[in-house]
Amino acid sequence: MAKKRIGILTSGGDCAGLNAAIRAVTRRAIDGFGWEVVGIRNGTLGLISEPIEAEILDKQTFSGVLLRQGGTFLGSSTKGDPFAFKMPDGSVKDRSMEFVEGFRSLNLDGLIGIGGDGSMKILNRLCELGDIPFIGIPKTIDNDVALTEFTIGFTTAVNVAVDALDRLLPTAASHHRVMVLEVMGRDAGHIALHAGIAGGADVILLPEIAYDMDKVAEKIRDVYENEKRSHALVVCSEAIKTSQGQTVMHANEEGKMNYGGVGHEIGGQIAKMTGADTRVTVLGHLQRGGTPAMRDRLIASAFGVRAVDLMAQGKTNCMVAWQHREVVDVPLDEVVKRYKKIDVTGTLVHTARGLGICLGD
Ligand SMILES: Nc1ncnc2c1ncn2[C@@H]1O[C@H](COP(=O)(O)OP(=O)(O)O)[C@@H](O)[C@H]1O
Ligand SMILES: O=P(O)(O)OC[C@H]1O[C@](O)(COP(=O)(O)O)[C@@H](O)[C@@H]1O
Ligand SMILES: [Mg+2]
Repeated sequence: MAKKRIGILTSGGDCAGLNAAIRAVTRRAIDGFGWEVVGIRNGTLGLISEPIEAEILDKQTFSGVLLRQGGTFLGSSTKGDPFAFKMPDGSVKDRSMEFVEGFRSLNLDGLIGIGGDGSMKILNRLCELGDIPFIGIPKTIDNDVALTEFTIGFTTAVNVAVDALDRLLPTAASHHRVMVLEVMGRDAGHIALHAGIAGGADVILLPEIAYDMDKVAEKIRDVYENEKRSHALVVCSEAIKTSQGQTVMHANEEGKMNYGGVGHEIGGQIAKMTGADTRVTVLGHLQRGGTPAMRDRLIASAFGVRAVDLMAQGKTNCMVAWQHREVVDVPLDEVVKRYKKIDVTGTLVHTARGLGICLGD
């Protein structure tokens, strides 16, 4: 096989396990095929920067602690979509061809992109535009990428949320309080559902299931009055709507809207309707950090090796995915058409109901 030179970048929100995936790609490319690997800095931004921000990666790069470290040492970005790049003067410019030219100027034969749903859409378009051989690796704490059971970073984020519930329980019990924990997840409730079940929540509110505040209050009263347990745990996803039917969002520095803060509304309602002493914790970016959990390191490693193998086979426009305890590849066009929400008829929703957890309906 001809010696190749491939690029790798991380795009979108960071999460734990990205470094493990970059390491796996680098090791497989070097040891398996004798290729050269170029790490591109700060997602798509690295290729449109002047000068281009990229560096050769070798096994020496990973001789230290990177496998065990959260975040991405290459840097990432959720800003500067090359198709609609916000210029310093406020104008919006299509810089997609600069991305393609940047790729070509590095003499690369292919690109491996580690990203979530948004990144896959952008990278798919960019690579089609430049006829760039592309393999995607799914990452995001939200686990909302279609056609894969798990994304890199999800398990670590759920562990953080479960740990938060473990810490909230004794203080809730000591003060006879209701503790509301708001978790991330964008438009999907995967973190909330997994953490709520594993962390013994009494109520879990998900964007996929419309809730009725009367049902939530009834559950809290039942816990206090019938179960004779004068404390309760409530988990809510950041994307659930308030009782007025709106999501709670705030603009970031680029003017893009992010979720955050609906837990305060839920906590206020619970306090008002039940009279229970209630406190609210918004877990936030703690869910994105920390040492990657075993499963995130494992799937990151399996994804990285398979992504290089696919490139060696001449495959393109596909994403590696985890299905039935195996790594498979799926067409990128199919991935970007869908969004993976919770299956409300699935095992975990059934499990939550079976445990007597109130889902608000
Ligand atoms: N390559 C990129 N350049 C600029 N912005 C991006 C890029 N990839 C994703 N984003 C933006 O980052 C945010 C991340 O959310 P999302 O769309 O879910 O992406 P991801 O899941 O890849 O992190 C979105 O606002 C998206 O438009
Ligand atoms: O870091 P930011 O820009 O505040 O974004 C927060 C959002 O990013 C996430 O943490 C991760 O989302 P992505 O993986 O899609 O980037 C969401 O759960 C959350 O809504
Ligand atoms: Mg996403």
